[in-house]
Amino acid sequence: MTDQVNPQCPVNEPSCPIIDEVLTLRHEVQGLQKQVRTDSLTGLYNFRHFSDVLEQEMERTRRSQQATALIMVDLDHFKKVNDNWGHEAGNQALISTAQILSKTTRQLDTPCRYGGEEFGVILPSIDLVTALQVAERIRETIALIPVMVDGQDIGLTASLGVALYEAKQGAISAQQFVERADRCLYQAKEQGRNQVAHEVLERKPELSVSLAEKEALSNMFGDHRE
Ligand SMILES: Nc1nc2c(ncn2[C@@H]2O[C@H](COP(=O)(O)OP(=O)(O)OP(=O)(O)O)[C@@H](O)[C@H]2O)c(=O)[nH]1
Repeated sequence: MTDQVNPQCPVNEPSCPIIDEVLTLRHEVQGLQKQVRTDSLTGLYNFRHFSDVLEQEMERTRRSQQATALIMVDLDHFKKVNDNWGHEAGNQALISTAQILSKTTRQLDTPCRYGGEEFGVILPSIDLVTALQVAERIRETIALIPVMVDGQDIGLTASLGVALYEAKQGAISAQQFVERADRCLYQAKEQGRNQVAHEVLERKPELSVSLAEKEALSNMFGDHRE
């Protein structure tokens, strides 16, 4: 929200009902603007805000040459969490995940509730290795922080998919970028869940990385060329 100058009474009355009304309305509009962009359960930004920010950041990447990463996060076997522990426990798990996403990401990143039990984190000005480190930190923290119901930990885990958008990839749409991260997410699910998957570099030559980056990736996740 941009800083706004407070309106002044045109006839300089110390108490002006019109100005009071304007300020009250302004405050209400700000509240509604926030509400429209926020998920009421978790307090995170919602899909609407996610879509707008992703478009903006991709445009910034095209202009500034600084890459944008997208991490899609989906809670594992969430239907079972609801079925076994109850809908309220499921809600607690969603709130806990939202808090973890806020705490494990940078101030300039945008964590959002994408829908249901899926979250998206937009990371501006970042490289693939750093984005994967953030994703791994999120995965680890979700698996580590207990979500307690009736004195028992429900054992929450998540699968994550990471994609990187660079200017040299040309003008792809925000939806195509999300689909790329989502494909990685489904790969993480297929490979056994509670893990991070990223785009296989060898199958996507336009996602070229330096030797040093390849080495760092290999150290973090092993060799994915098989
Ligand atoms: N408690 C709660 N549950 C939700 C909410 N939104 C979506 N869900 C539930 O999330 C579950 C998602 O289940 P699925 O899409 O089958 O996926 P899953 O069980 O997580 O399985 P995998 O993704 O394959 O690991 C459904 O049972 C939804 O009802 C919510 O706001 N609160």
